[in-house]
Amino acid sequence: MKQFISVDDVPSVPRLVDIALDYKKQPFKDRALGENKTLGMIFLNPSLRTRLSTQVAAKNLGMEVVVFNIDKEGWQLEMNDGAVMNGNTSEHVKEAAAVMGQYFDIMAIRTFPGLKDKEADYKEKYINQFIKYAGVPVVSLESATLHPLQSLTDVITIKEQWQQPRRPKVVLTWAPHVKPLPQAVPNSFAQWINAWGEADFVITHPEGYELDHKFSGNAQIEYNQDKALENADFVYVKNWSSYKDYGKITCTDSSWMVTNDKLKGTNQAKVMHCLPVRRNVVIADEVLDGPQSIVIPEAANRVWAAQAVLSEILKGNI
Ligand SMILES: CCC[C@H](NC(=O)CCC(=O)O)C(=O)O
Ligand SMILES: NC(=O)OP(=O)(O)O
Repeated sequence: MKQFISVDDVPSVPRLVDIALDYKKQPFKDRALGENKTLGMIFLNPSLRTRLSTQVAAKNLGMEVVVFNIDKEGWQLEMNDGAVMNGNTSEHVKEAAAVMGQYFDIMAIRTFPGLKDKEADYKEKYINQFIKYAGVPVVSLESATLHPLQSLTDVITIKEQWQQPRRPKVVLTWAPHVKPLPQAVPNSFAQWINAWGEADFVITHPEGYELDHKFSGNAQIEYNQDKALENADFVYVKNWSSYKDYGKITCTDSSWMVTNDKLKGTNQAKVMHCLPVRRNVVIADEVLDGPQSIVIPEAANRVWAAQAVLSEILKGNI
């Protein structure tokens, strides 16, 4: 694997899911694999789960880990090739990425979108500049448009939780938020559920919140949330800002918040969220504290997802 930024970098989703579930059963079976190898984790934005779970995963494989909050501890980066650097950027990504590629065997990076320039964000300029200049494999810790470690985790969680012979109904539902958030998590969830192909997939959101079709693919789109949630087996809750009216909040209807009443029409659906979650804005306390929420086991699976990806990169399998 030269990079892990999208489901397109993975030859087989079911195989990667099985590798992760094997690590969940035997976390230390490959602890010599990463001996004398170093993972560099570069953050341009905050993180709890991605930061900590990926460090644990690397440790399980015997890797050393270096974490660098480049937005606070590094030089202001210039991302544009050919720029005349006479402003407030001190270091070009050409040097920063190449130098870090000399220190690390694998680089992992988080680069949220600016949510101002749709074209620049959806060209994935930032992470692609690091891929271009690092000279080592690059793993996304959430980029402008995708969050593959989270989405692999979500497929792992649905697969391990679903014990029935029929295909589960999986519903991705928009929920309100107080500030504009990226489309990365829903884009990525949709991309991976479509690629996995083992669920009946519905996306529900207010009009104007349609995701880029290259990610939503053949999901059924339903603007009536109650209708979408009928007979759902898994409800994946996430806010995102409008893609159409880029980066904007065009719906403030708090009735989209997920409550026990909203879940009444489901098959006692398991409720998922990538976290962090705004309680009583996105999902009500009664749901998060109730028996249908699996957000903690979902977060626990982040370790096994990261471990599967890192081991496949170390083995040169992807
Ligand atoms: C894993 C999710 C990361 C990020 N979430 C947020 O930025 C939430 C921030 C907040 O609620 O203040 C997002 O929605 O992409
Ligand atoms: N779900 C997730 O990626 O969490 P963090 O932003 O805390 O890493």
